[in-house]
Amino acid sequence: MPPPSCLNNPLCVVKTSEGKGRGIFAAHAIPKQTVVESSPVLLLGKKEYEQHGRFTILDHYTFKWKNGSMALALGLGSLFNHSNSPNVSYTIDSANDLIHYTTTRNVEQDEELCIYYGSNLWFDPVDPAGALDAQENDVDDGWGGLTHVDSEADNAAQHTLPPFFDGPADEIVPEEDLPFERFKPPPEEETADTIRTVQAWAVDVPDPRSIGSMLKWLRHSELDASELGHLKRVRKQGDKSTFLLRVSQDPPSLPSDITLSAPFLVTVPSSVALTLTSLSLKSALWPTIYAPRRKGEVEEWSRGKARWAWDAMHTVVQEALRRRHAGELPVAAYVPAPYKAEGSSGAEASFAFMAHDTRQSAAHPLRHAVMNVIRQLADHRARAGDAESAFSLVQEPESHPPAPEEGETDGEGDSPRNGTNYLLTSQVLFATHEPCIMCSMALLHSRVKEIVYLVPMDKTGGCGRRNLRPGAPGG
Ligand SMILES: C[S@@+](CC[C@H](N)C(=O)[O-])C[C@H]1O[C@@H](n2cnc3c(N)ncnc32)[C@H](O)[C@@H]1O
Repeated sequence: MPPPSCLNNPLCVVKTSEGKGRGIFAAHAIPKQTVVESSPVLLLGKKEYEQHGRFTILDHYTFKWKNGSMALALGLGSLFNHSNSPNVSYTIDSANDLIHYTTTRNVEQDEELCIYYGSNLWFDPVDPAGALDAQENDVDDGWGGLTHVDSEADNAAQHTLPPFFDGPADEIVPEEDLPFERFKPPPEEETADTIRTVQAWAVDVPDPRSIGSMLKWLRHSELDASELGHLKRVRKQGDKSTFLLRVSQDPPSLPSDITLSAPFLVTVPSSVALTLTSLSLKSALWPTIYAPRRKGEVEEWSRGKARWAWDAMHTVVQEALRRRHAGELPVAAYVPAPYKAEGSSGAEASFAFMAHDTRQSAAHPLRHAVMNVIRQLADHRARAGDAESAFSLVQEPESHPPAPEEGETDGEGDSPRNGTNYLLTSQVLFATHEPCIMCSMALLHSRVKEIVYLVPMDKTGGCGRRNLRPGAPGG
């Protein structure tokens, strides 16, 4: 007798799955990205679950919910079996007490629909497809086995609502509650050869009595010296005072009522001094501000920013998983629109750049996701024509311009000014995998602000340390 289909769900059939008990099967061919089930949940409070629920059969069925609650999916949700290569992902809709189940690829009729439970299984899995994948994944592709992406992280991300989910967006999240383990490497010691510089206009003020008037004039002038904020405005050498004016192609106009010599170009450092060695080297060029970074010091993150990062990581993992089903390596990189605190002013920047690894389809060993996303940014900037407008468009993830060919420059040679035309200044890059050394160097040259990655690459990673706390959501 054919198994009865589920009257309330035309897409799914409940059948026995060899070695797994009951399972959910596709009643028809189902295209990818189809919501096959939305299950209402029955919530068990933390105490109720810890004191009773977990000692019962419910322990095999419940999902972690927010505030320590556990959720039992009603409808068909509790009958999805586990697979290491799932064809269904699920998202928790805590606002409506629902779990949505969505196909991640095209599914054939009669195929079992499986989700991924995580790596700590309480039973011996029957999962031939997963075993096959594992064999393939064991093949080292020469780049540290990037063929493997741990979809557990993605599912864990959906499974457990992070502690920063509820609460005011501007509240600072304690470091231990953040989804990521953060670190900043100590600043690299600079040498006279590695200091980055920029050309700026300066003018000598020969008469010490004019210094006050000159300072007053500068305060009210329209001179934009924002790129020189890390430098002292005046350099004194004996009796001579030299004023730093601005970075520009043409000399700025000066006050007519103060006796000044003609403005001239000086080479000045392009950033603050982080160490004492750097301070003495930079101050030899121009008096520079000393801003040592305290050991381990990192910017505090608000709930809003933590949510933003969580979403970005989820987006990049989804992209990688989608690409895996299309036959690519499941590796992706994403530069989202920068986090904007609620109520903060400033221009609305609405760009996002996503790229995936195209080494398989392009048969090209350098087409790593990070290189591809940097190239997208560079191409966009080239099209936009200037640095400011580079971050003004939402780039469709589907377009994948080629990564640079060997021998191509990273664009620095094209910089109109040393130190002022970088691709990723102030941007955060999210990647499924720790960028390799090649990609890390490209990111360094692009002046990325932060890199957040999910899978540390112990052998080939170029970022120096594991970035995520093992066991943390998304880690
Ligand atoms: C959430 S229930 C899934 C529905 C279950 N098969 C049933 O008939 O009630 C989880 C249980 O299904 C079984 N199961 C799920 N995936 C499995 C797999 N890949 N291999 C073996 N057993 C599995 C395990 O017994 C597990 O405790």
